[in-house]
Amino acid sequence: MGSLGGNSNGLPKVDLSGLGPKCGLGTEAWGAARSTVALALQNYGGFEVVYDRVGPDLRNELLGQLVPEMFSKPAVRVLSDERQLATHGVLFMRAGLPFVALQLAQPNCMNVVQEYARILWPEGNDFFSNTVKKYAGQMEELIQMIHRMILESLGLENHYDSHMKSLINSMRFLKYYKDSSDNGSSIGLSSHQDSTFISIVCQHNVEGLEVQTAVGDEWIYATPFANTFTVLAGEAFMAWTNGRIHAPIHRVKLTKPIEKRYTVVFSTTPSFVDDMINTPEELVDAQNPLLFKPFKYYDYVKVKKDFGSLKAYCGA
Ligand SMILES: O=C(O)CCC(=O)C(=O)O
Ligand SMILES: [Fe+2]
Repeated sequence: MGSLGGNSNGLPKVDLSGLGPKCGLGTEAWGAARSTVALALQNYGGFEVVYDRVGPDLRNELLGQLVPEMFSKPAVRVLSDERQLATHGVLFMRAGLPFVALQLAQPNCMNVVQEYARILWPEGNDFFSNTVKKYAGQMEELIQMIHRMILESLGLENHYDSHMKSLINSMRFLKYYKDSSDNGSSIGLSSHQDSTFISIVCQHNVEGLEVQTAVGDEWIYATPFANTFTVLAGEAFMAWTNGRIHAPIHRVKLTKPIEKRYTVVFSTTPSFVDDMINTPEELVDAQNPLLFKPFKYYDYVKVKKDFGSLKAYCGA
């Protein structure tokens, strides 16, 4: 447990396996891990986290078995119809990119996951529902710990409860495929910043994720180890922390002659009920003037492509 420090070839790495929302709070190990997390998010906007509470069996069941099976179901297209599943069934496809993604909001609610599963498997699929729920439960603990460490490092632990209540979790399933239509391009997903607060990527054996350094002169390879996940901060957290946290540009490159790559991304985003992002006044002063005017998250997400950056949309 605790900090493993920086890594000249990759993102900083931290082991949070022995810590949890109910264990380790306030200990020396917690403080050391918190410092690594805070520094990594400030300088890189991300880090590799060792979290062996999600063991190899769960990772394999989800990414080696269920996610490939999901994408093989013809009914996967039904999930793209927002009228059917207004809050989560979004299918993203980028013209010319070998990439498909499915979104599931609130994967911690069993009835939501079961309803989602029934679209793909009309008879239901308890293995899918239980596995997704189990993975989401572990990821929720991890992401809550990361949010707590960030708020503590900013001296805002008194905001923790209201902050967490203002968020929901979501899960994204992604499939990349290399075929003759890609014209030899190695880009799987083009350069972007996530809109979210935090995203936790599980690459599961097949590399490809690259994160740009803050000064933008180099790409860092996020190497997929069997027991690590890649944590990335998004624009919502960058705005909320008044720029203390960096939201890194990242992309996916499919350089190996692989046929398919599957990943799962677990994220925190504002709740659908109140999605206003407001920087706490404690983080604004003469030395740190407000960087982003308050904005409604889902309104921004809808027009993000037209603006190109959060700064262009609501920079103060
Ligand atoms: O598939 C990956 O490794 C990263 C996916 C990603 O960046 C995203 O979904 O926003
Ligand atoms: Fe991303």
